[in-house]
Amino acid sequence: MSSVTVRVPAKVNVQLSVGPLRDDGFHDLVNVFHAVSVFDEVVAKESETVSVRVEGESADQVPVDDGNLAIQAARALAKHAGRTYGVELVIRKAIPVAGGMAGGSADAAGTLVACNELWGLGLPLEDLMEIAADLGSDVPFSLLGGTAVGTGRGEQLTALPVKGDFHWVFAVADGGLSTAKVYAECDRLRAAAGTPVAWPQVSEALLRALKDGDARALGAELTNDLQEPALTLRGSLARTLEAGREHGALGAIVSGSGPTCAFLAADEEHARELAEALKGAGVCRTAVPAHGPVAGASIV
Ligand SMILES: C[C@](O)(CO)[C@H](O)COP(=O)(O)OP(=O)(O)OC[C@H]1O[C@@H](n2ccc(N)nc2=O)[C@H](O)[C@@H]1O
Ligand SMILES: Nc1ncnc2c1ncn2[C@@H]1O[C@H](COP(=O)(O)OP(=O)(O)OP(=O)(O)O)[C@@H](O)[C@H]1O
Repeated sequence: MSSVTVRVPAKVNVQLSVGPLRDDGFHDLVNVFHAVSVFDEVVAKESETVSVRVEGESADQVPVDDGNLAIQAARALAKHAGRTYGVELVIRKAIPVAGGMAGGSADAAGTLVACNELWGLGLPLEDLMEIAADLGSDVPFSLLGGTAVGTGRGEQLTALPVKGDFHWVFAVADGGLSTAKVYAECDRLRAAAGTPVAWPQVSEALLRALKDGDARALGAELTNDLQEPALTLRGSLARTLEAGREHGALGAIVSGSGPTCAFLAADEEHARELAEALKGAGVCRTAVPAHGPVAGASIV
């Protein structure tokens, strides 16, 4: 095997309930992840050393040194295997950078799957999931895909049943938002309000909407505790969300820590129309239709 290509999806959080701040600096969550058909590709080729090259839109905003999550993933996998391996990684980015859609996490998950194959390690998914959790809270879900509820800091996953497909539009913003800063803003707003932080609970109505494939019910149930802090940091997103609602979105929400906004459409045609309307309204850099759920990191 001299080269392996892996395709990895972006995610949207259909419920993101942020619990209290923990001593380790993370928050306990109820995080309902949903993998959508916006994909990065990770190509892993035989090499003596570990390196990465990034291609595609906003590639210049992605580090190519040890700050790249894909490099960290390759090194963590080699360490787990107790060997010194090299790999030349090429990342073809389609997932917005620092967009709240787990782009870096996708590349890390893709690298774990690609190098496991390239190096002939044959590690089971459970081992890759453990390594993934150390790399970042979203990385295990990028491996698993589908729709799943994450607890702890989002890394403890249980797959959820979903009927059929949901159709989405993602409004991509100019520039990103730092995940850590959005969580910090959430803490600041909560401290200023002085209300106690409740222990998060998964929404039963949301689970039912997913299980029934009921887009209208899902649209009404979308919630994200990071939306308010993201809007505080990037006020223009309120206009983006409003434009989607005006054009008939069944639900409009900031994706994860933002600034990408996610809109649930009635069907595929509605998603195409909504994407065109959002582009025309000048409220985003671009708007991308997609569907979910889709599989996690997979060899192509
Ligand atoms: C916003 C989400 O994307 C929703 O899925 C995730 O919670 C963030 O996941 P991620 O980007 O993989 O985040 P990590 O790399 O693990 O952590 C980045 C930073 O986000 C904050 N963070 C993250 C996860 C969590 N449960 N609580 C947190 O407070 C911490 O400040 C942490 O230092
Ligand atoms: N492979 C990678 N792709 C994108 N960004 C990366 C990568 N590796 C490291 N980074 C760094 O991580 C930062 C966050 O990027 P990323 O695209 O993962 O954010 P995000 O999608 O908002 O994450 P999440 O939704 O998991 O919170 C970027 O600004 C970049 O500096």
